[in-house]
Amino acid sequence: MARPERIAVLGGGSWGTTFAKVLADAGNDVVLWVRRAEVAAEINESRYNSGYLPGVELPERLRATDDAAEALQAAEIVVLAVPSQSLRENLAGWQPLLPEDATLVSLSKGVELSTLKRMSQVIAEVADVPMGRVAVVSGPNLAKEIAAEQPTATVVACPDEPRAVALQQACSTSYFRPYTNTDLVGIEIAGACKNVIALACGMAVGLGFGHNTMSSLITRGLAETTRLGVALGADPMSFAGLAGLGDLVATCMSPLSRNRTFGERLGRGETLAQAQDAAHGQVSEGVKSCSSIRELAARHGVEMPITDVVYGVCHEGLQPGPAAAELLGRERKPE
Ligand SMILES: NC(=O)C1=CN([C@@H]2O[C@H](COP(=O)(O)OP(=O)(O)OC[C@H]3O[C@@H](n4cnc5c(N)ncnc54)[C@H](O)[C@@H]3O)[C@@H](O)[C@H]2O)C=CC1
Ligand SMILES: O=C(CO)COP(=O)(O)O
Repeated sequence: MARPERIAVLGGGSWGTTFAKVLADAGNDVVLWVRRAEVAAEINESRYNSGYLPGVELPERLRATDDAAEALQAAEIVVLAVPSQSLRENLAGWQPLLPEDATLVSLSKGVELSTLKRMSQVIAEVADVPMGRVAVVSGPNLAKEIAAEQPTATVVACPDEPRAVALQQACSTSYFRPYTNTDLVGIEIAGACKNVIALACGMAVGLGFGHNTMSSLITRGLAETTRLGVALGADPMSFAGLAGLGDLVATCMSPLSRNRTFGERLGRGETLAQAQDAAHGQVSEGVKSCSSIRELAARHGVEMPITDVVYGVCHEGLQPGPAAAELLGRERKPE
């Protein structure tokens, strides 16, 4: 393998901790920043992050700290693993500590509410770096399965291809296979939109519907996601890949998905507040991103009927049953 990289992962939730494990298993020196000192101590002393990844032993090469300056010291790659809606605020605090020329990597799947920006745009703006220094990792990557070292593939996207290749090298393991791509727009729009479609699939499960319904939502969800991506300048082929169809299928079909689980609770008749309580602080990005994605679509004249009804259920009191009827009652059209 190539020379080990010094890597900071900022955010010790389920995906941040899991991706830090992948990077350490790939032979790098990884420092994971977590918000709470007791979580850092647990990781360093017992090798577990029991709050997010119970039962998963973390590698020796992974160290944790609650001191961002310590995590960022001499980092060649900086991985951002906090929820989308807090990324701007977190990154603004870390900005003075960012090492020059480090690749800044987003793991977050969402669109910012206040600006309708993708995470790479937020990062380039707040860190004041060219887009060529920003990368995104996205694919069918349910954290718990990867933490258990079940095989999966992913996409490492960066407009600067050599940087994408370096990051691909840094996160390749026997169970994690990254492919490079240069289409940041497509990879990020796919990742943000699949959470909204997973909410819809969860609602369908909660309503007692089966695989035909799920498959219809996945396929038409991919169609509306691709329409939005293409309107924003994405390569349509990205949506047929791992970060598009791949992640959509994994998230919509798996009971491990927080978005699908959240939707299922709504489908069973729980309120937004009840579903939020049951999530125990874990993020279901689609609940907020359905608003920003819907607005982005309206701004670009793109029709996103599934996103519209998910927004209706999450934020306007529409019930899942009538939401399904609304989708089925739309004007008939060619595929
Ligand atoms: N969990 C998964 O399987 C995957 C998650 N993602 C994405 O990765 C991102 C992070 O997700 P997870 O790690 O799963 O979330 P999580 O809910 O498990 O953890 C979020 C982490 O961010 C921290 N955090 C929460 N609010 C914060 C705030 N306001 N400021 C600073 N830190 C805050 C929490 O302490 C926690 O460490 C999300 O955008 C998610 O969509 C992407 C791929 C897989
Ligand atoms: O992005 C994910 C899988 O690729 C995780 O999905 P959830 O956030 O719905 O758990």
